[in-house]
Formats: sequence, structure tokens, C-alpha cells
Amino acid sequence: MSEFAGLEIRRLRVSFDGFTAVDGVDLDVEPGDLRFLIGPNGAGKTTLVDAVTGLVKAQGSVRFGGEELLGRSVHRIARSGIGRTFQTATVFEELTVLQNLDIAAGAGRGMWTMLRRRKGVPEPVAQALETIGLTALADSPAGTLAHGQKQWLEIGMLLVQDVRLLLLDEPVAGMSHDERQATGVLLQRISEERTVVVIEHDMDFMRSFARSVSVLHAGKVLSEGTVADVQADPKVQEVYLGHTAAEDATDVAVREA
Ligand SMILES: Nc1ncnc2c1ncn2[C@@H]1O[C@H](COP(=O)(O)OP(=O)(O)OP(=O)(O)O)[C@@H](O)[C@H]1O
Repeated sequence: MSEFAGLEIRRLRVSFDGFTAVDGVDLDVEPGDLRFLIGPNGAGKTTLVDAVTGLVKAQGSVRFGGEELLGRSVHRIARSGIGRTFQTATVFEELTVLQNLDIAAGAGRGMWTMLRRRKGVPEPVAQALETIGLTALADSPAGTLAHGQKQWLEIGMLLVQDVRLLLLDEPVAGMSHDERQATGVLLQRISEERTVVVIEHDMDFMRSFARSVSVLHAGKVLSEGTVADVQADPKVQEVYLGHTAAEDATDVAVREA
């Protein structure tokens, strides 16, 4: 397993035709953290991840394991050990679970390496299958998997590439309660050896599994800390509920009067 590495973002700025979507963000994610990135629609969460992975041009600095990523190509950033998932799972539906993992494991390697590995299931692939709980379905076409299982397969595809920083965009969207729970446990397990950042709108999921939280609003970090810290922050309550904690207290006082 590769070494733990953390993410250090400084003065990150992304603009689209004069509109600033990410506006001077500083963000530190410790190695081995399970960080949730929350915030209202349009807060800049996905754009921030796009900037880290090289999909959009950005100003400032993004360091991972001490190396500067800004200015590097998408492929070079991926080779630095950073992988992401998108809101919709992108697996090869006609191929089996094992074939999907095998292809992901071979990504970036030469044809000879791929051919030499044909015999049996390579250890990292077997390990990923076990971690994502799909060992029994290894030979099933990915297209026959349940929605949640496809998301887990996609996470498995990052694990076999030995990604050290996983950036996951709404991994539990559309999942059943049981699938969400299983995903939370999976992410906790993964973060024992890797750094995980999750963009999420599901507040129950966030409360149950986040180790730390950053709240984005209008392209800036509004609040940061533990779940309890951000929940108690009046600025966060204002953004989410449209009124302040002080007003809440007044409401309660009024109701109780
Ligand atoms: N390619 C683009 N061109 C122009 N504007 C963009 C582009 N991508 C994003 N934006 C704008 O930047 C802002 C931030 O979008 P972003 O998708 O990062 O927000 P988000 O916090 O991920 O929202 P959501 O939770 O709805 O996914 C939005 O106002 C969006 O319309």
C-alpha cells in the first residue's frame, strides 16, 4: 500500500466567463481523513473537485503529498494517486465485475503487463472485490448489478489503481437506506488506508459517517470542523435554513410562551 498523503489547497479560484465559482478557497484534508464537502446547490463543490483533478483551469495552489498539482494534465494528476467518481456510475455494463476491475488495474500499464497477469485473479483485484463486497458477483455482468453495487464497483476500480485520494461526488444518491449504511461503512474502512473526500447532500449520511466537514457557500469555505461544530455554527444554519440560530431560539421561546 502506498503512503498516506493529505491535500493542501490554498487561495483556489475558478472563474467561468467572469463568474467566480470557487473564490479563494483554503482547505486542508489530513491524510486518512473522511472529509465531507457540503453546501447548497451551486456552492462550488464539484468545481473544486474539478480543479483538483485538472478538469478546469484554476489559480492558487493544490498540493497532494507535497506535490503541486495545478498546471498538470488530468492524466498526470491521476498518476499522482488521485481518483474520482461522478454522480452517475461509469462502469462497463457488458463486462463482468472482475473484467471492470481488471481493466482499471491495468490502466496506464503496458499490454505486456496486462497479458502476463492473465492467470488467476491478481491480489489487489481480489482484495478490492472483498472490500467492496462483490466477490460473489465477480463473474456477473456489471449491467446486472443493483444501483448501489455499481457505485461500489466504481470505488473498487479506484482501489485497484491504488488511488491514495478518493474524491466521490454524491456516492449515495439514489441508494436505499441499507445501501447507504453499507457505503458509509465501506468509506470508513477505505479511509483507514487512504484519504477520502465526499461531496454530499444527504445530511443523515454526513452526520453518521463524516470524520470532518467543510461547508461551502458561494465559492467560499463558510465553516469547517466536526459534524457537531458545523451543525452548531449559526452561519451554516442560516445558509441551510434561511434563518439564524438566534432566530431559532426566539422561535422556540415564542412557541413555548
Ligand atoms: N462550466 C461551467 N461554466 C459556467 N458556469 C459553471 C460551469 N460549471 C459550474 N458553473 C457554475 O459554477 C457554480 C458552482 O457550480 P458547482 O457545480 O461547482 O456547484 P455544486 O456546489 O457542486 O452544486 P451542486 O450541489 O448542485 O452539484 C454554479 O453557479 C454553476 O452554475
